[in-house]
Amino acid sequence: MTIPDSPLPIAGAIAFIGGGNMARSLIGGLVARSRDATAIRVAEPVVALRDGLHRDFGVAGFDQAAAAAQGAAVWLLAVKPQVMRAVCTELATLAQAQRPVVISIAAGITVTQLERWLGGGLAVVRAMPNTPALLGVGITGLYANPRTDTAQRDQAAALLDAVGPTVWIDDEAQMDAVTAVSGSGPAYLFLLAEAMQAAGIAQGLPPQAARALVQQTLLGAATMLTQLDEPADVLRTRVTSPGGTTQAAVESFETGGFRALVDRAIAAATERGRQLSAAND
Ligand SMILES: NC(=O)C1=CN([C@@H]2O[C@H](COP(=O)(O)OP(=O)(O)OC[C@H]3O[C@@H](n4cnc5c(N)ncnc54)[C@H](O)[C@@H]3O)[C@@H](O)[C@H]2O)C=CC1
Ligand SMILES: O=C(O)[C@@H]1CCC=N1
Repeated sequence: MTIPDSPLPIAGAIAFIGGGNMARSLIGGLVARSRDATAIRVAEPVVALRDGLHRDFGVAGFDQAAAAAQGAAVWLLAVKPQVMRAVCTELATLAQAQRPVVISIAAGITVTQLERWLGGGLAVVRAMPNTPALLGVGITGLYANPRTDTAQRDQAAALLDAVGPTVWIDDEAQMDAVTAVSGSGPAYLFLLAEAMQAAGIAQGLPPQAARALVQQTLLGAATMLTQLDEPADVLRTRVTSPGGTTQAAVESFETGGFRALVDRAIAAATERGRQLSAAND
């Protein structure tokens, strides 16, 4: 897809702490949009990942979190929830001296925990993006602590807006549901793609044909969902001829408990977010 050139959406450097999968998607999306990697710094202890980010996107890599964070106006914490406390504690002295806007993308970890671990008195934004950010088609839920002023909220939103739309959430408890729906959501579609491909092959299709058919079908359906002003059930009905092939498949899904299964899966993901907060406090 074509993403318009524009400057990075904030003034000053952005320090990514953690250069794994999600950081790569965000950095890739930001650099593709702005064509400006000079303001992006990344702390990542794994050399291959750090070198890969430098090679692919031109961003500066550091092996220590504090080295990347030094002087950066915005810190984007992209480490696993299980190491977030240790990373914040390590950065607390610098955070108190520098007072950056802190954005965390970690599942479950609350703004109160982050602010406490960083020494208190900071603007902290909890963001939940997803990996399609790499192609500029992500979506991010955002929640800010009360210390975050309007300019800082705008700064955080502008940064994430660069890789897809953003949605402010008023009640932080709902961020676990955002995580379960859109943060983890791409994986559900990839699982569906895997299952559809395997089923197509089981029905005799060559693997390459099954792959192409599934890929374009998911793209086409997602494009209809986003570009036509019609709800999913109406679009589904239009595919479903009475007594036809789609009806046969949809009835199999319904009698197999598809909706209840999706409900249970998203409830499990939401609950896991809460557990990650409690377990890593
Ligand atoms: N992968 C996804 O689709 C999404 C992930 N997230 C959140 O993003 C965070 C990162 O997830 P992933 O990128 O999937 O994990 P990941 O494991 O790929 O990346 C985390 C990176 O942090 C690095 N790291 C560990 N300790 C560090 C330290 N002290 N300083 C700097 N870097 C350090 C690790 O080497 C690793 O490369 C998690 O908190 C996750 O909940 C949020 C939205 C979507
Ligand atoms: O699986 C996880 O915990 C992270 C958060 C959302 C997507 N990946």
